[in-house]
Amino acid sequence: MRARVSEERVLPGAGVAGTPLLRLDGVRKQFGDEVVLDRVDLEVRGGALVGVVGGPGAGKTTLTSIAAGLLPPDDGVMWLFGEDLWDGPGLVRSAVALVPDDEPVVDRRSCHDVLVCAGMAHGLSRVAAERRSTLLLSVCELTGAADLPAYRCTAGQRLLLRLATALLGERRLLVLDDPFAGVDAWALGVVRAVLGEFTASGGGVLCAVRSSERIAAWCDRVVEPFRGSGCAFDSNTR
Ligand SMILES: Nc1ncnc2c1ncn2[C@@H]1O[C@H](COP(=O)(O)OP(=O)(O)OP(=O)(O)O)[C@@H](O)[C@H]1O
Repeated sequence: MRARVSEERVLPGAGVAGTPLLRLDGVRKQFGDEVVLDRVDLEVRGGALVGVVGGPGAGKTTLTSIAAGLLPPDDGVMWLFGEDLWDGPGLVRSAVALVPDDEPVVDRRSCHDVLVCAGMAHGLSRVAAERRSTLLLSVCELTGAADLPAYRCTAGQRLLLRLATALLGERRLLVLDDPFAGVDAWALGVVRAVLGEFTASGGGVLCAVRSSERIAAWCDRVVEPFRGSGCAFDSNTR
């Protein structure tokens, strides 16, 4: 039976629903002459799943990289858990994780070993990493694939492994970048269940997709911030 995402210390102190977790105020990002993000306002509160929709090249990876604290905006302010991320100590960064988009995997390690090594890289002891990995494999319904080499996983299993890796740390905000290419209905259902439990525990989710078709029903709000019209303060009314 699948473990619950809120079990044990997977989501310690995930937060209180309605608490602002992420807020972008007038964020701008430019590469050379290309303005990718222009005055983007966006908010994700605890308990909310916000979808961001943009076509190929619209700026989803740029936006999610900024939201995950991995790329500084050129202008505007990024608030993470109430802190101006790029004008403060930045310690809050560890409470947000990016689930990147899919890419070819050549890793011959098993799913279990990928997770354990990532856990140890996060500073967990071997024993703690083993324990956490076993729990997360169950949460993400990958227990049956624990010994499967990562390169032999389906797109859906790879996404679930990336999600499990993101949950190794003590997260309050998950940011997903265009994660659903090639993902089967079963894996999509598991992702939905895991994210649902994460938000029910007070965590927040920002999910960027090319089309809202697959996730519209899950989201508290779906926004398109890439055409200058983007104002995305979520009402958190679910
Ligand atoms: N580091 C960079 N240097 C120069 N240009 C960049 C850089 N990162 C992104 N871009 C450009 O910014 C634009 C938006 O790219 P981005 O990857 O954010 O879009 P995307 O919506 O994620 O695209 P896709 O759906 O194809 O993955 C593209 O024109 C891209 O070439």
